[in-house]
Amino acid sequence: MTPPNSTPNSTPNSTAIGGTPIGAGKRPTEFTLYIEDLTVKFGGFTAVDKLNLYVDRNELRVVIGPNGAGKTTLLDLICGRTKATSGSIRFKDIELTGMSEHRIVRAGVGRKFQTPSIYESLSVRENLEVSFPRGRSVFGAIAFRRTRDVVERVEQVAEDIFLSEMLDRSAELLSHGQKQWLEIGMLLMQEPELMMLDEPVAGMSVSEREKTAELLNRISRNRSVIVIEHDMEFVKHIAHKVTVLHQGKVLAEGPMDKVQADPRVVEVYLGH
Ligand SMILES: Nc1ncnc2c1ncn2[C@@H]1O[C@H](COP(=O)(O)OP(=O)(O)OP(=O)(O)O)[C@@H](O)[C@H]1O
Repeated sequence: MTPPNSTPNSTPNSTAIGGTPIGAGKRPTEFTLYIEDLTVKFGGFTAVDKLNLYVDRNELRVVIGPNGAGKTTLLDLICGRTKATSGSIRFKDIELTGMSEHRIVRAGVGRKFQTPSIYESLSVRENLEVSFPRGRSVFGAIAFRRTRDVVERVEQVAEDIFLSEMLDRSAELLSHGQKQWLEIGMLLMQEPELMMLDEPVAGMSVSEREKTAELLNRISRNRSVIVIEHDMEFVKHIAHKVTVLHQGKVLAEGPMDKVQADPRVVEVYLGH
């Protein structure tokens, strides 16, 4: 475990293409997310292996890599779904390893899974309302009060996710892409400082992909975002930096054009 306030070292895991460690010279608190030596073993199999990852404030990082590289497991570790075998995950100044999923959400980490998990029988508006931090009381959504701040927030988020005209439509009537946006909106209601999305454009039309790129670019103006994605065209439109995972380790890291030109990345991923 790395002592607080130490600078990241230049282990192979933290080395960007060109040889410069991405986190070099910075302290943990200067990053939204500061991961060091993160390891998880499932029985005898190491799925994430002494991984270092440093995500800046307002950065949109895309994680790519072949099947089984450890991408989903990495997000599972950050959101507390899977417990680390060793290593550290610091979100701002909070150590996340050992915290429950619920507390990690409350600390400001939002996660969107591949399949949308919205309330199909509720309207778009109601889905957003129940996601407001005060939206659920011990009595459930029924006890919810539509106060002015909630109404304004719902309208703002609906505009962000292109659903302003559909606030009173039942969520089950939305297209697949609109359901994905609604789930992103439900996360936005909680104003997370770190948002993680697993393949957000899978199954979307070309125009929905373009709008999602616009949405993610907007979202990352005032929060950090981590996206797992296989669609390289889409990655080019959104990524500030790309991290390539392979066998649970960082194979390469940096701007998309450099990562794409790296022969090791072509060999294990892009060339296939
Ligand atoms: N709970 C678990 N128990 C045992 N092995 C697991 C568990 N979760 C993940 N793994 C294994 O860890 C490795 C990494 O899986 P992970 O789902 O993180 O890969 P990925 O990079 O997200 O792949 P994909 O692109 O196919 O989604 C795989 O070999 C997977 O079988």
